[in-house]
Amino acid sequence: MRFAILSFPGSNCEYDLLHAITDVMGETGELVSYKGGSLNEFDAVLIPGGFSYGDYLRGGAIARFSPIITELIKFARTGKPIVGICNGFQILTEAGLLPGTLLTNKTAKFICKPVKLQVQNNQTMFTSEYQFGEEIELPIAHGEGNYFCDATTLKELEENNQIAFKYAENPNGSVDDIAGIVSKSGNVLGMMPHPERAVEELLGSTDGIRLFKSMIENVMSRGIVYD
Ligand SMILES: NC(=O)CC[C@H](N)C(=O)O
Repeated sequence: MRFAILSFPGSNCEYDLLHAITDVMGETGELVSYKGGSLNEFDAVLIPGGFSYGDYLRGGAIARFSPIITELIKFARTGKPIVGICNGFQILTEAGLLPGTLLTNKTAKFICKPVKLQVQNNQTMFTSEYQFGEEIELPIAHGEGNYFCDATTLKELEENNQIAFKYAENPNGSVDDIAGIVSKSGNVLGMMPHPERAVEELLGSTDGIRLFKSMIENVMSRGIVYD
C-alpha cells in the first residue's frame, strides 16, 4: 500500500510518519511536496504535524492555499483515506475538508504530553482495529488544538457518528472533548493527537499502530486497485 506524506514549509513530523509507515508498518511511504503533483498513484494521504508557514494567521490557514491542496480535494472525492494529524487537522479544516476549526488552547499555552483518549467510533476505516469505548494513550503537542464548531455542526457530528476520538480529560478546551473527527463521507480523519509518535515501546505507547493497521486492513479488504 502506498502512502503519500505531504510536506509544507514548516512541517516537522513528516519523517516521523515516514518512519511509522515504512519501518514499523512495512508499507511504502513517499514525501510529496506542497508544490503539487498528482496523488493518483497513492492509496492514502497523510498530512503531518508542524508549523506550516509559521502558523501565521492560524495554523493551516496559509498551507491550505498550496497547489497540493487542489490535488488533495480531488483525492478526497475518490473515497480514498486521508488523515491530518495536528497541523494536518488544522489544514483539513482550513481547506473545508472537515467542519469546524482549531482555536488557541484555553490555557493559551503550548501543551506537550501524553493524553488518554476514548474511541468513540470504531466503525471507521481508521479505527476498526480498536474496541468501541476503548481507552488509548497518544501524545499531543499543540498550541492551537481547541476544536470548535457551532451547535448545529456539533449535532450533525454526533448524529452522523463522526466523532472518532474524545479526550478522557480535556486538555485544551475542545467542544464536547473532541480530539478527532471524520468527514461525513467517512474517508477523511483529522485528529490533534499524534499516532505516529506512539508506534514503539520506546516511545511509551504503541496505541498508534492500530490506526495505521485499520487503514491498511480496510483498503486491502475492499480490494480497491489503485492506479
Ligand atoms: N504538532 C503540531 O502539529 C503543532 C500544531 C500547531 N502548529 C499548533 O501548535 O497548534
